[in-house]
Amino acid sequence: MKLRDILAEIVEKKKDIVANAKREMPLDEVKRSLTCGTFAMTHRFRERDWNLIAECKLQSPAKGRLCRRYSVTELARIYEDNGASMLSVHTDPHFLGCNEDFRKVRAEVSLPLLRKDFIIDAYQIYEARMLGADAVLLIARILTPETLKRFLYTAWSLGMDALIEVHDRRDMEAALATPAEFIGINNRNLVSFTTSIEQTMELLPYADKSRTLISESGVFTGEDAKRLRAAGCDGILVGEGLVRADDVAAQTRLMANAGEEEKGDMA
Ligand SMILES: O=P(O)(O)OC[C@@H](O)[C@@H](O)c1c[nH]c2ccccc12
Repeated sequence: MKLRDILAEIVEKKKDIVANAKREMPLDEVKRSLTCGTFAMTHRFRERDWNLIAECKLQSPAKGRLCRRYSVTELARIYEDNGASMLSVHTDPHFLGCNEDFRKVRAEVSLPLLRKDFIIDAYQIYEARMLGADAVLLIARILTPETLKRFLYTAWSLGMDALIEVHDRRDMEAALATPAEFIGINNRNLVSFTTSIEQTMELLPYADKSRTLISESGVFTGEDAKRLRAAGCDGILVGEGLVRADDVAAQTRLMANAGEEEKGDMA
């Protein structure tokens, strides 16, 4: 299969997954089970001026299995113990994610959790809250501008934050047309699946600096993290760069503290 078909295939399969989920547990039932969130992501980002969102990612569609050493809950524990601000947990099967793992991570750590999935239906936002998510990812590329805004309000109505993911200027304009607080610049081209942090550098001038800006994907070294921080990002979302490190704990500390020494020296 061509890489460029992966995104289309994932979204296609997602429609079936959502239809099944609705059959198993209709939306009204999901709604009745919910408690409201507390905007934990917003609170966390107010406490710190640099934030690592560490991703529990076992597999990627482009590269296959990334991590055999740890389970998602083991990764979550290492991330929490080593300074991550919050966690991103995949629930899509292409990344070996599932709802059950999300619940397990929820039970394991007290950090805010982002549900990482391809959200195409409001049902998935309610479901995210039912699983204990504090935030959802909304990918601008797969939603119309109107739907993007509507889903953002749905997340907010449940006390959850939303990270709006953009990859190019058109996506950025759609994100900026909403009142979203969190905008994530995905360095991964979702069609070719290649990554370059230059994507963040190129798009940052078009972003609104009063929003919280996060660089996502393809961050591998402490130097990458420092560069992104110096360029004006408020945080990074890292999966592969953590799970494939020889020492995941040390790599988490490095990314979570990127550039701290320099700041200390200047003071
Ligand atoms: O493993 P990486 O390159 O550090 O990337 C993490 C995260 O950004 C990536 O998993 C991601 C970002 N947005 C997505 C949308 C769908 C699937 C995956 C993603």
